[in-house]
Formats: sequence, C-alpha cells, structure tokens
Amino acid sequence: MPRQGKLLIAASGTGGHLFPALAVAEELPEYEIHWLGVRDRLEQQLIPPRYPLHTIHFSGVQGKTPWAKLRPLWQFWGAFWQTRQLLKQGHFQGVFTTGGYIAAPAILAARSLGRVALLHESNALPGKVTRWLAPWCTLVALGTPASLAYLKSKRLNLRVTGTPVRPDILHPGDLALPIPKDVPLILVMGGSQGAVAINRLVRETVHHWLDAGAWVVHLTGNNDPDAQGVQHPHYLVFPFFEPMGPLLHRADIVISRAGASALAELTLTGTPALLIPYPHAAEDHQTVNAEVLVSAGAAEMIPQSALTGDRLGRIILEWLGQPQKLQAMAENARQLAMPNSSQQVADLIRMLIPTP
Ligand SMILES: CC(=O)N[C@H]1[C@@H](OP(=O)(O)OP(=O)(O)OC[C@H]2O[C@@H](n3ccc(=O)[nH]c3=O)[C@H](O)[C@@H]2O)O[C@H](CO)[C@@H](O)[C@@H]1O
Repeated sequence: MPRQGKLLIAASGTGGHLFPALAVAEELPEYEIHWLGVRDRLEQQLIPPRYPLHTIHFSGVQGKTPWAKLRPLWQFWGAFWQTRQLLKQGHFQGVFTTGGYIAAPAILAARSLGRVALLHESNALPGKVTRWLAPWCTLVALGTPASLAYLKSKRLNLRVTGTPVRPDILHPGDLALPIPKDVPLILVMGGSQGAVAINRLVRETVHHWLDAGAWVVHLTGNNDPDAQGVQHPHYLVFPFFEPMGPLLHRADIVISRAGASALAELTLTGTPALLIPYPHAAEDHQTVNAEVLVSAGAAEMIPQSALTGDRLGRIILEWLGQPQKLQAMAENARQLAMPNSSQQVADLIRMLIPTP
C-alpha cells in the first residue's frame, strides 16, 4: 500500500478540462498524483513532469456508420481495461476527473474496483458523460448552481463548488506587457484553442477601436493562418498567453467564447464581457454557460450567426463610451464569483481519500 494518498487525475484535451484539474492538483501536495490523458493532446504540453502522465487511446463514443459506432466501443473497452490495470497495480485510491470522454473509462474503472470517483462538471449544462455517469460517481462537484436543474435524481451526491482556476487569476502579478495604465484595453480570446471565426470578425473592425484610442490584446490560438494580418503598435497578437490573471484584471472589455473556465475567470476578475458562444459546441452548451452571466447582468451574448465585423465594431465602440455600464457589469460579474473553488474540491478529495 502507498505511504501517502495516491490519486489519478483524468483530464484531457482542452484548457477547460486541464486548468481546473491542475488547480486542484496544486492544492494537494500531500498526495502522490499521476495523470491520465490521451496521446498528442494538450496535456502533453501542459502537465508538469511532477505528475507522471499515462496515456490511453480513446476519442469518445460517437459515430454514424455501424463500423464507426463499433470502433469507439472497442476503444472504450481497451481504455477501461488499461485504466483499471493502472489503478490496481499502482494502488491508486481513487480518481478525480473534470469530465469529457476520458471521464468515462476513468469513473467506471475506479468504481469497478470499489475505489473513489470524484467528477467535477464545470458547464452549466452538464455534458453527456456527466449525466450518464453521475450516478456511478462517489460525488459530483459542480461549477455553477445552474447545473442542479439538469441533475435532479435524489440518488446523486452533489456539491456546488465553483470551477477551480489557476492561482494567478486570484492573485495576479504585474502585467508584463508595455500597455499604458490609462488607455482602455480590449481583450479578445476564443478558449484554449482560439476561435478563427471571431479572429476574422475582429480583424475587420479592430482599426476603429485603435482609432478610438484603445489597445487590443488578441489571443488567436495556433490555427489561424491570418493571425498576423493586421499590424499596429497598439494591437498585440499572441497565439496563447500566460499568465491570464494580470491580463483579465487589466482588460476593460473581453470578447470571448463561453467556455466554462473562461467564464469562471471573468467572474473572479470582474471583467465585463461580450460572449460569442462556439456554435458547434456539444448540445450548444456554451450558450447555456453564457446565459448564467447574461441573466446576472455580467455579460451580453450575441450568437456568431448574428454578428458581422461591422456590428461587433459598433457594439464595442458604444461600450467604450459607457464606463458606468461597464462598471455595473463588472460588479454583477463579481457577485457570481466563487473564489475558493480549488480548496473546496481539494477538501472533498481529502474527505473521500484520507491520507494514511
Ligand atoms: C470548444 C469547446 O467545446 N470548448 C469547451 C472546453 O473548453 P475550452 O478550453 O475551449 O474553454 P474554457 O473557456 O473552458 O477554457 C479556456 C482556458 O484557456 C485559458 N487560456 C485561453 C487562451 C490563452 O491564450 N491562454 C489561456 O490560458 C483561459 O484562461 C481558460 O482558462 O471545455 C470547457 C469545459 O468543459 C467547455 O466549457 C468548453 O465549451
């Protein structure tokens, strides 16, 4: 048996799944933590070497043709079996997962061995894996109380904890960018992979914002061939930026997709946002995420289909001239913030998997 608590974290693919899991891992120095991921995904770059990374081959259970349906099932069985062997041979006491495909083999393997499975769901509309497997979990932690409406069974062990964020969101240092203190700053971001459609709209109109005296930081992601299409000394383009904390605190307006982590961060930094949900997100879950902020007066939402560069340009110019509106949005955002989420989830792990 291990001499300290031993935990397997299953989180893969996007910043939205990896950052909350990393934030919780950092709160648990007394545990030996290993990571379960998938080859060639973001975890390969983001997970520090102190958490040994084990990879399985699994990409979900969707498919249209009979063969396409069957292959993932076969893959799932392989992933389940590999995870079960890892848990058993490594004497892990339990699994913590932030949802997504990898959560399925991780939860089922842990429960088949009678070990703890704690799932954190950050989206307001819980993903399919969460809805299907919540009854198997020892406990499900939720990023927002809005999710409770979708998880009504009395058999579920639920806690609303908020979504864990990286420490620099809560305790930002100085922003290491040469932006003057007294200019308005617009931040454009599209989730951990960027959003090419938003990037295009912004490039169509950004010169109007720059002419109005604003500075713009644009996080384009790595998949935009035209990312460098506009050049201006006050328009700063990065494929990916870290640390986000100082940047979100400094920004006066954020234009963003509506992934759960980004929204949790916006509430903690109190940053007014124009949200453009990713139109192809599973079950349109980003719209449901965005509605939580919109109904609290913390953000406004526009579907991508209703947006042109010109319209986006005019909205942001109007906002730049309405500091009181922005201040009210910022205050409303802060009302939604749940700042000690990482500690709460870490405490749940300590409760379920006590260290010897
Ligand atoms: C396209 C898609 O389906 N995305 C989903 C994905 O998250 P996805 O990673 O797309 O989006 P999130 O908003 O949840 O997370 C993005 C994270 O990346 C960080 N960031 C972003 C840009 C950058 O340059 N630097 C940086 O650090 C943000 O600060 C944030 O922490 O999983 C989330 C959690 O299930 C879902 O809510 C999202 O809908």
